[in-house]
Amino acid sequence: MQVTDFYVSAPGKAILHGEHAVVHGKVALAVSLNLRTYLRLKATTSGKVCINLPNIDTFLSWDLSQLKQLVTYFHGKRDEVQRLDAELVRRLREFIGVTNGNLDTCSMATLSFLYLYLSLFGSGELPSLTLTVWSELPTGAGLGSSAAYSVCLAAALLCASGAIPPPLKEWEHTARWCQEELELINSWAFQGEMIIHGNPSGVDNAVGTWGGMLRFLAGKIIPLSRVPLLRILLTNTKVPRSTKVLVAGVKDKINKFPSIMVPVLDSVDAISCTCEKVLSEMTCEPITGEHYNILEELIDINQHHLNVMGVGHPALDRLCQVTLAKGLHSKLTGAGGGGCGITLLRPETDSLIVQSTVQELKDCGFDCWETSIGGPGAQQHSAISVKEEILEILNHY
Ligand SMILES: Nc1ncnc2c1ncn2[C@@H]1O[C@H](COP(=O)(O)OP(=O)(O)O)[C@@H](O)[C@H]1O
Ligand SMILES: C[C@@](O)(CCOP(=O)(O)O)CC(=O)O
Ligand SMILES: [Mg+2]
Repeated sequence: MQVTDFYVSAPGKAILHGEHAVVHGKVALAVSLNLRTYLRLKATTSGKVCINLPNIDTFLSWDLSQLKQLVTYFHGKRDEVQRLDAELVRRLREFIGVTNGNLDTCSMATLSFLYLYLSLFGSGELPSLTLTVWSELPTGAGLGSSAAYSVCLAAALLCASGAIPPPLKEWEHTARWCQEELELINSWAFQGEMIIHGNPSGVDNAVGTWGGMLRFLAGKIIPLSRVPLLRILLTNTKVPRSTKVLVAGVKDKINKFPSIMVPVLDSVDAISCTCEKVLSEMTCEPITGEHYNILEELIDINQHHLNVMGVGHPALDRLCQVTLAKGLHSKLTGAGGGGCGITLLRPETDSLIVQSTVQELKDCGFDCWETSIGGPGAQQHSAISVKEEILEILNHY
């Protein structure tokens, strides 16, 4: 074991445009949030592997001898990320007692942890460790909690296995990995996402790894360094949904009505590209009301397209109606079907309007807050740089 006790974190994300279409090879624009998932990894001598996931009320431990039996056949290499190892997934499902195809919250999180742990350590000695994860993100609400979880797991386990070094120097509070190491973290996080989502595009784990705003197309990640400061309101309708189920539903619809659905995906692609162009214009010429008018229209059109794809929800319609009555434009973000939506605030939007909108949305039973975007990607922390209330939770176990 290369490191004995350390902390990592990764941000959640909001997709501005391109959710679902990105799974089918179209452009998405996504941005990191200031809400993060934190992980503490501690080497132990208990002869056990323990995971504590208080957000989802999951606390499990296994003897190393049990886990060793799962890797007798395994010859993978940790610095070569292959496709998901179907045989390992099958054994793990059997091991944790999942018989049907559908995984619940706890099984998905457990399966992705065990998959990464055994893939990264399976060819050598299995280490005894305790891993605790706590997130500021709502789970299963469209803000990429699954990706932030997978990025934290990948970063921590790759460090623990010695595949990448811990970047933090003694005198630093936070530190990030170099580009090549981030690529390795991202590719292992994608494996975790594959277990949770079934068929992820990779945009969420890319934002969780690199942070900032980025353009994502068929696995190609382009960071957008010149973007205007956007004010965004985030609303969580609190309607539970599963990304895996929603992504599968869109795929079925495309298969059933290809000539109807493919143009919708192409239109979403054009929306992402137009949005990117407008955002870039806003950084090199004076920002005008017309820039915002276009951004608002793109939000409205995309929200209609997402409804056509079948990933809307009455609670999301409500969000759009309430904000539109205040002159503000909203769309769902992430997989939809409930979960979260984003509302664009114009620079001149009066704070009283924002306050009354937030209040009305809260009166609908939603959570609503103005968020800052563009937080850093995956990073290692010294204990002192982790917020006190989060440190307390991580160190409690
Ligand atoms: N803090 C966490 N602790 C444990 N598991 C988590 C955590 N956050 C997310 N997950 C895993 O990710 C799943 C949610 O993923 P998903 O349906 O893609 O929604 P999201 O939009 O939040 O990414 C959960 O069911 C759980 O398995
Ligand atoms: C719907 C999708 O575009 C985003 C899903 O995001 P989330 O899991 O709902 O945060 C799926 C994907 O890109 O893999
Ligand atoms: Mg997800």
